[in-house]
Amino acid sequence: MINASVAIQVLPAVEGQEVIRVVDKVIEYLKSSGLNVYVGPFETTVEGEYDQLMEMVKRCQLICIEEGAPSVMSYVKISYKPEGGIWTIDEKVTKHHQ
Ligand SMILES: Cc1ncc(C[n+]2csc(CCO)c2C)c(N)n1
Repeated sequence: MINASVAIQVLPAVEGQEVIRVVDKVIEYLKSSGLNVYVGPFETTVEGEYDQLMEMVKRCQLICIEEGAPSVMSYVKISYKPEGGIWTIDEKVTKHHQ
Protein backbone atom coordinates (compact mmCIF):
# COMPACT_ATOMS: atom_id res chain seq x y z
CA MET A 1 0.00 0.00 0.00
CA ILE A 2 1.29 3.47 -0.81
CA ASN A 3 1.04 5.27 2.52
CA ALA A 4 4.11 7.48 2.52
CA SER A 5 6.41 9.57 0.43
CA VAL A 6 9.94 10.65 1.16
CA ALA A 7 12.11 13.38 -0.30
CA ILE A 8 15.82 12.85 0.24
CA GLN A 9 18.79 15.06 -0.51
CA VAL A 10 22.15 13.40 0.03
CA LEU A 11 25.21 15.58 0.44
CA PRO A 12 28.26 13.30 0.31
CA ALA A 13 31.46 14.96 1.53
CA VAL A 14 33.36 14.55 -1.74
CA GLU A 15 34.98 17.02 -4.13
CA GLY A 16 33.67 18.50 -7.39
CA GLN A 17 32.41 16.08 -10.02
CA GLU A 18 32.56 13.25 -7.51
CA VAL A 19 29.34 14.65 -6.03
CA ILE A 20 27.52 13.93 -9.30
CA ARG A 21 28.91 10.41 -9.49
CA VAL A 22 27.93 9.53 -5.92
CA VAL A 23 24.48 11.16 -6.14
CA ASP A 24 23.94 9.26 -9.41
CA LYS A 25 24.58 5.99 -7.54
CA VAL A 26 21.97 6.91 -4.96
CA ILE A 27 19.42 7.87 -7.63
CA GLU A 28 20.15 4.63 -9.52
CA TYR A 29 19.45 2.72 -6.31
CA LEU A 30 16.17 4.56 -5.67
CA LYS A 31 15.04 3.89 -9.26
CA SER A 32 15.98 0.22 -8.98
CA SER A 33 13.23 -0.15 -6.34
CA GLY A 34 10.63 0.01 -9.09
CA LEU A 35 8.75 2.61 -7.04
CA ASN A 36 7.66 5.93 -8.48
CA VAL A 37 10.72 8.21 -8.28
CA TYR A 38 10.80 11.91 -9.08
CA VAL A 39 14.27 13.42 -9.47
CA GLY A 40 14.58 17.14 -8.84
CA PRO A 41 17.56 19.50 -8.86
CA PHE A 42 17.85 19.47 -5.05
CA GLU A 43 16.34 16.16 -3.93
CA THR A 44 14.64 12.98 -5.08
CA THR A 45 11.12 12.01 -4.02
CA VAL A 46 9.90 8.42 -3.77
CA GLU A 47 6.45 7.14 -2.84
CA GLY A 48 5.61 3.74 -1.43
CA GLU A 49 5.16 1.81 1.78
CA TYR A 50 6.47 3.51 4.92
CA ASP A 51 8.79 0.76 6.25
CA GLN A 52 10.32 0.14 2.83
CA LEU A 53 10.96 3.86 2.35
CA MET A 54 12.62 4.15 5.77
CA GLU A 55 14.92 1.25 4.88
CA MET A 56 15.73 2.94 1.59
CA VAL A 57 16.63 6.17 3.38
CA LYS A 58 19.11 4.22 5.54
CA ARG A 59 20.63 2.58 2.48
CA CYS A 60 21.19 5.93 0.75
CA GLN A 61 23.74 6.97 3.38
CA LEU A 62 25.55 3.63 3.12
CA ILE A 63 25.81 3.95 -0.66
CA CYS A 64 27.56 7.31 -0.27
CA ILE A 65 30.07 5.81 2.17
CA GLU A 66 30.60 2.72 0.00
CA GLU A 67 31.27 5.02 -2.95
CA GLY A 68 34.11 6.71 -1.07
CA ALA A 69 32.58 9.62 0.83
CA PRO A 70 34.17 9.84 4.29
CA SER A 71 30.88 11.24 5.57
CA VAL A 72 27.46 12.25 4.31
CA MET A 73 24.72 14.61 5.41
CA SER A 74 21.18 14.03 4.25
CA TYR A 75 18.00 16.05 4.50
CA VAL A 76 14.83 13.97 4.56
CA LYS A 77 11.17 14.98 4.38
CA ILE A 78 8.48 12.43 5.15
CA SER A 79 4.77 12.38 4.44
CA TYR A 80 2.98 9.51 6.18
CA LYS A 81 -0.66 8.49 6.46
CA PRO A 82 -1.00 4.96 7.89
CA GLU A 83 -4.34 4.20 6.24
CA GLY A 84 -3.04 5.33 2.82
CA GLY A 85 -4.43 7.98 0.54
CA ILE A 86 -1.61 10.49 0.65
CA TRP A 87 -1.40 12.84 -2.29
CA THR A 88 0.71 11.26 -4.98
CA ILE A 89 3.67 12.94 -6.64
CA ASP A 90 1.63 13.13 -9.85
CA GLU A 91 -1.29 14.82 -8.10
CA LYS A 92 1.05 17.40 -6.65
CA VAL A 93 3.15 18.28 -9.68
CA THR A 94 1.61 17.23 -13.00
CA LYS A 95 -0.74 20.21 -13.30
CA HIS A 96 2.27 22.50 -13.01
CA HIS A 97 4.10 20.97 -15.97
CA GLN A 98 3.67 22.81 -19.24
C1 LIG B 1 19.03 11.81 -3.50
C2 LIG B 1 19.35 13.11 -4.17
N1 LIG B 1 18.68 13.42 -5.29
C3 LIG B 1 18.94 14.57 -5.93
C4 LIG B 1 19.92 15.43 -5.46
C5 LIG B 1 20.23 16.71 -6.18
N2 LIG B 1 21.39 16.56 -7.05
C6 LIG B 1 22.63 16.84 -6.66
S1 LIG B 1 23.75 16.52 -7.86
C7 LIG B 1 22.54 16.01 -8.92
C8 LIG B 1 22.89 15.54 -10.31
C9 LIG B 1 23.06 14.06 -10.33
O1 LIG B 1 23.34 13.62 -11.66
C10 LIG B 1 21.29 16.10 -8.35
C11 LIG B 1 20.03 15.73 -9.05
C12 LIG B 1 20.61 15.07 -4.28
N3 LIG B 1 21.58 15.86 -3.74
N4 LIG B 1 20.31 13.92 -3.65
